[in-house]
Order: sequence, then structure tokens, then C-alpha cells
Amino acid sequence: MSRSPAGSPPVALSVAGTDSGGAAGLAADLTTFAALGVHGACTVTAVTAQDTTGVASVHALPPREVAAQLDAVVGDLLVAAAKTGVLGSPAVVRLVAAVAVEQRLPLVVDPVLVATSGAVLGDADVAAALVEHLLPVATVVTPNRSEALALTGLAADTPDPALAAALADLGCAVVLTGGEPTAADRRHGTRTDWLALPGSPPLPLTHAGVPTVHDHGSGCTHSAALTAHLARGADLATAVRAAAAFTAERMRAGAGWRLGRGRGPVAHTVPEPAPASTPASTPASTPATARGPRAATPTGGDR
Ligand SMILES: Nc1ncnc2c1ncn2[C@@H]1O[C@H](COP(=O)(O)OP(=O)(O)O)[C@@H](O)[C@H]1O
Ligand SMILES: Cc1ncc(COP(=O)(O)OP(=O)(O)O)c(N)n1
Repeated sequence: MSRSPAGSPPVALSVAGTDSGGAAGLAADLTTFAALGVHGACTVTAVTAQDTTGVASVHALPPREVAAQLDAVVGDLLVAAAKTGVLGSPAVVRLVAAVAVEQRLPLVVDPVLVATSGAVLGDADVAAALVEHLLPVATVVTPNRSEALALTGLAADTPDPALAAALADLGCAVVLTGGEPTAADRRHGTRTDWLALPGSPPLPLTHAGVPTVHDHGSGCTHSAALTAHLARGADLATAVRAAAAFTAERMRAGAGWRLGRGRGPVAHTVPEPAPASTPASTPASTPATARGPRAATPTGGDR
């Protein structure tokens, strides 16, 4: 159930780090919230120097600065759902867990530990704190395979469904992404995430695949879309499917871009609405390009 007053959008909160390249972290979260009609509030936990080729440095903020931001947000706005990304220290993990409990926040935990480039964004102490303090109070956790292995300590060859189920045993729902393609995925070019609820057998969530290397920020976009749908009042099963569809569509929108020298961003531009029929009163002098370079080739946006 959305907690926004009538006529106002629901509010979602992202507690995450910045990406100077604008692909992952808060950039992905806030643009995704906006695209899905949700007002985004934010709490910055870390500043990264990062581009499409990798992460050059990570500067975690002191816990007192994170606490001050959280106090400001929850003291003023009615937060309908929250998500976490890079948290930076065990102290910040504990802080977020305490606020989530106190405010009874539906909470999506994206347990960002290692970027695809290999940079460490959360060390072993942060992983242990996530397991001990945050997962037990989360609505859902969205690890990729390597994050799930780090959180569970299971062997690297553990199959995806077993990995998702082991994580769910820690006490919250799990959406495991980035696993091995299934036989059907290989035949049809699809992707399969795994949804595991505590005590239930894991379910495959198969969705469209996009043949692209430009996937920087896919995990953040996915967890932010999931948070936005929860903030809008969707149930978990609906929200996880909608999040995967949104992420795939945004990856398709950015697949042809050439931004940076490495793995380019998932598209965070606002999807163009379909062009309206030309009103009779449109001045003849209006330039054809006035509505932007992509107006002639609408992508069939997702709203
Ligand atoms: N090439 C792709 N085509 C379609 N969906 C993708 C693709 N790559 C990742 N996804 C989806 O993006 C979402 C985020 O997953 P993933 O990229 O594994 O996260 P992370 O960035 O944390 O590793 C999941 O729903 C996953 O299935
Ligand atoms: C500041 C920041 N937060 C999170 C990530 C990880 O982003 P994600 O979408 O999970 O994956 P990558 O595409 O980065 O591998 C990040 N890189 N920076």
C-alpha cells in the first residue's frame, strides 16, 4: 500500500553511493524512481571516482553524516519504501537497519560488495554486518551470484536455485540475478533470475535478454525499480517481474550508445512519449528537431 497523501507521488529513499560516471549508485536509483513516477529521496554513504572502465577510488562518509541525512529524510517525508546500495561500513549497516525497523520501511537490500570491474565496494566486515543486521529486517535482497556466494560462504559451484534458497534461509526474500543461463535461456536468448522466499522452493523468473556489453548500473536499476514498484503498492511477485522488465528495456534503450571507453551505462534518460498528432495551430516555423534528436525514433517507452 502506497503511503503518499492523495495527489502526491509516493516517496522512495535510496541509501547508496555516488558514481561519477552517472551509471550506477544514486544516479541509477534516482533516475529510475523518477521514470516510474516516484519521488526519490537520498542518503549518500560514499563518493566513488568511477567511469565506464572501473572504480578509481571509494570514499566512505562518516556514519554521523549518514545518520544526519537519514534523520532529515525520515523526519520530514513519508517514505513508502527504501533501498540500499554501497553502505561503506558495518556502522552504517547497523544504522540503516535500526531506521528501517523504527520506521517500518519496506526495504530492498542490494548487497553491493564487488563491482563487475572487480573493485571492492564492501569488504568482508560489511558482508558480515549485512547478514547479521540488515537481511533479517529486509523485505527482499537482490544479490548477483558473486554477492550471494560472499554472503553465504557456499562453494563457487553451488547451483543458482540452491544458492538463492540458502540465502532465503537467513530470513528474507531473495532475487538472485546474474546466474548461469538455463537451457531455455540458451535456446531463446532469455535471462533467468531466481526468486526464493523463506521456506519455499525457488522460482525461476525468466525475462527478455539483451545482447549488449553496456550493462553498467544494471543491478542498481533493477533494485531501484523493484523499490519504486513496492513504493507504488505492488506486491513482491509483481514488483520483481516489473523490475526485471524495466531493466531489460532500459538496457535495450542504451545498447546502441557509445558512452565512454568501457561498459557503458544502462539508459537513464527519460523514455520519450509517443509523438502526439500535430495540432493544427503548430507554428510553421517550429523546427522539426525541437523535441530532441530521438523524437523521430520513439523507443516505445515503458510508462
Ligand atoms: N544482458 C541482459 N539482458 C537482460 N537483462 C539483463 C542483462 N544483464 C543483466 N540483466 C538483468 O538485470 C538485472 C540486474 O542483474 P545483474 O546485472 O546481474 O546485477 P549486477 O549489476 O548487480 O551484477 C537482473 O534482472 C538481470 O537478469
Ligand atoms: C556507487 C556504486 N554503487 C553500486 C555499484 C554497483 O553497480 P551495479 O549496478 O550493481 O553493477 P556494476 O554495473 O557496477 O557492476 C557501483 N558500481 N557504484
